[in-house]
Amino acid sequence: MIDIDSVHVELGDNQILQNVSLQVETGEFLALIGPNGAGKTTLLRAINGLVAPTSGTVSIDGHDISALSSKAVGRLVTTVPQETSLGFDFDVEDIVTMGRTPHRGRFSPLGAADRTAVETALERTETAQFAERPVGDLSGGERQRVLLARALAQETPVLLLDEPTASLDINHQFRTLSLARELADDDKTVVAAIHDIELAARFCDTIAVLDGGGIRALGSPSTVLTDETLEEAFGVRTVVGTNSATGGQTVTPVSDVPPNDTRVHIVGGGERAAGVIARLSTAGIAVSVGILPENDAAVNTARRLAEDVVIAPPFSSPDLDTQRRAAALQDDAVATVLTSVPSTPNQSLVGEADGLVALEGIDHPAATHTTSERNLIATIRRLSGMSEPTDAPQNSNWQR
Ligand SMILES: Nc1ncnc2c1ncn2[C@@H]1O[C@H](COP(=O)(O)OP(=O)(O)OP(=O)(O)O)[C@@H](O)[C@H]1O
Repeated sequence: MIDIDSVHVELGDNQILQNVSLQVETGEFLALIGPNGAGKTTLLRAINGLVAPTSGTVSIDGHDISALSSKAVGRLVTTVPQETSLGFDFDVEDIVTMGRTPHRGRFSPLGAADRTAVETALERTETAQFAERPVGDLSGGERQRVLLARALAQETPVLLLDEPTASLDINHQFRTLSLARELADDDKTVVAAIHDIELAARFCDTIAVLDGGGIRALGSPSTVLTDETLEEAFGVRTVVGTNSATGGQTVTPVSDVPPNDTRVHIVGGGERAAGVIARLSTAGIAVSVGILPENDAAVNTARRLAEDVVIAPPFSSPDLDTQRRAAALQDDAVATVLTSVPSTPNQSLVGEADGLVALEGIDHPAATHTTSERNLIATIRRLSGMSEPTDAPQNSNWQR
């Protein structure tokens, strides 16, 4: 267990960490997220005793880190650093064996426990295949895995990872964080500074958002990852959604280009409509949305990003006033994007778009479009990620 109590760190003349207090329980996986320069690496360095706090304490399993020898610290905590430059003359196995240093006497030969730890670490990180090769010959991502192997060989109760997935391909990003998760499940305490928020949220128990040297938010991914917290910490508007494959959070930065007078009205709901709203907003195009049932998956995205949204109670026909408001928005828009064919067309398709109708699958006769209309439809389709219509409309209600 890590106990960080009121830690302040000054480097040069700069206050880098300010009054950071945080406990990480045994078996917990904490992800540190935050903008560049927030102090994530400095906090990891304070935990492993490489940086001394100007005030406050860091304890691991009840031991004040500042009171321990570096060898004793090395038996409690290990770090996989961001920097992957290593002694290039050493073989991979030599590097991983260095992880055993805190457990060995200065001149004592490798014991059976040391060999087992090194072999296990090489296997778990899939680096056994490189064991005999000079580390200087490996790619950046392979070297990063060797550093993870060295840390595992150290067999400490606390594992710190600084950007462990930075130069890894998606397979090894996934494997590295799965391994970190497994280690936490085996009762290690794991803290990782990670820029990939979605990946962090998927594997960790807790997220701490660091910003300007202090903790802005701390808690489970679902409580911490909010549009407001992320915008305050990172200075960019984001939309937090749900990944339909993993059930985890998705975090999509969006443009803050001010809406101009090109407004597109979006009809239809669900993840698809949410995606179209996000894409068009990202491209700086103002959108309005409606009619959306209150329980629709696109409601949050629409409320956050749309200039206007018309929402109706679920499972009932919208009243006349609601229908008129949606019709007015649609009439004033330069185009309407239909993201799904409504089951009750008259309910959603009140009024006619005053201008163009960009449709997927159905469209009013293309022969009636001018060139500029066709160009606009093509641009909106491209920006919203909608494909070209494949079939001519059958009994479509959509007429100009
Ligand atoms: N030795 C040092 N002397 C002075 N300032 C330093 C020193 N080391 C780091 N800093 C400053 O401390 C701040 C926090 O740095 P740190 O590396 O902890 O941030 P970080 O959150 O890990 O950033 P990144 O996401 O870019 O890796 C930065 O502004 C950095 O310039």
